[in-house]
Amino acid sequence: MLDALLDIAQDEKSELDDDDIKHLLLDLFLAGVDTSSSAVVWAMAELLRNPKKIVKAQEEIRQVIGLNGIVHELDIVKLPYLQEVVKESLRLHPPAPFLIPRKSVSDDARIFEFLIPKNTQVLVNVLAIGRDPSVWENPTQFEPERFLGRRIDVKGNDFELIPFGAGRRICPGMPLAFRIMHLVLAFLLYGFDWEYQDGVVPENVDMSEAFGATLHKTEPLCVVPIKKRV
Ligand code: HEM
Repeated sequence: MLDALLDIAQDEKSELDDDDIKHLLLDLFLAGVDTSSSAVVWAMAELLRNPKKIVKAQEEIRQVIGLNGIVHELDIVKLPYLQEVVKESLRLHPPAPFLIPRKSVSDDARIFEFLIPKNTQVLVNVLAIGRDPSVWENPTQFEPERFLGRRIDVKGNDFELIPFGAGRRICPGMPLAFRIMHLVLAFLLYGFDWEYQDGVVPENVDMSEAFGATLHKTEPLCVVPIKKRV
């Protein structure tokens, strides 16, 4: 990315200067690091407190990759259960729970029975949408299997699941985030088995959320990696 921006800046006609590039990169770090890491932590936390599901995900990955392999980007399509895990985790724990604040600038707008006057700041509560019992069965349960055979995705086409937003200002980092989430999870699950520390058991893992622009666990997830036995 930096390479491409520097190339553009070198062109005499370019209006991009060093400060623009620094700000752009800072934007990418701010928007991309916290969100991606929180997404991976929540997915691991949910899998770890659902022992059957973590084993199912590990078996799928280990079967596809084989012994002593490395997970590649192209393997993601061969891991349907892992894809369901990612969707389900983003449904329950969207890293940006209110998207980014919007303002209705052009005119008053009406959405169903709601009137949104011109110049209103609008927050889209993605967290509530993902847990809405009129849309999702057992909304608070972590059930990746709910996506089995359903074409619903997180790419802004299905408004019941929009962790990256939708429309013109949808997250531009989505393709990268999608790869990061699947690859990091696949590596962690492929290479290691996981155990809780200090007698913690799945049933009493703290899953409370810290309020903020990005959704984090209140308590850090403390688990011990055990190297996979070949
Ligand atoms: C799991 C990871 C991520 C999630 C859940 C996420 C989610 C979001 C959401 C919800 C928005 C606001 C969209 C809207 O208001 O409709 C957004 C905006 C944005 N995201 Fe991401 N994001 C993630 C990763 C990334 C990464 C890896 C990058 C870049 C490297 C990135 C760059 C951005 C930028 C620059 C914006 C602002 C776009 C604009 O205002 O037009 N995001 N993201």
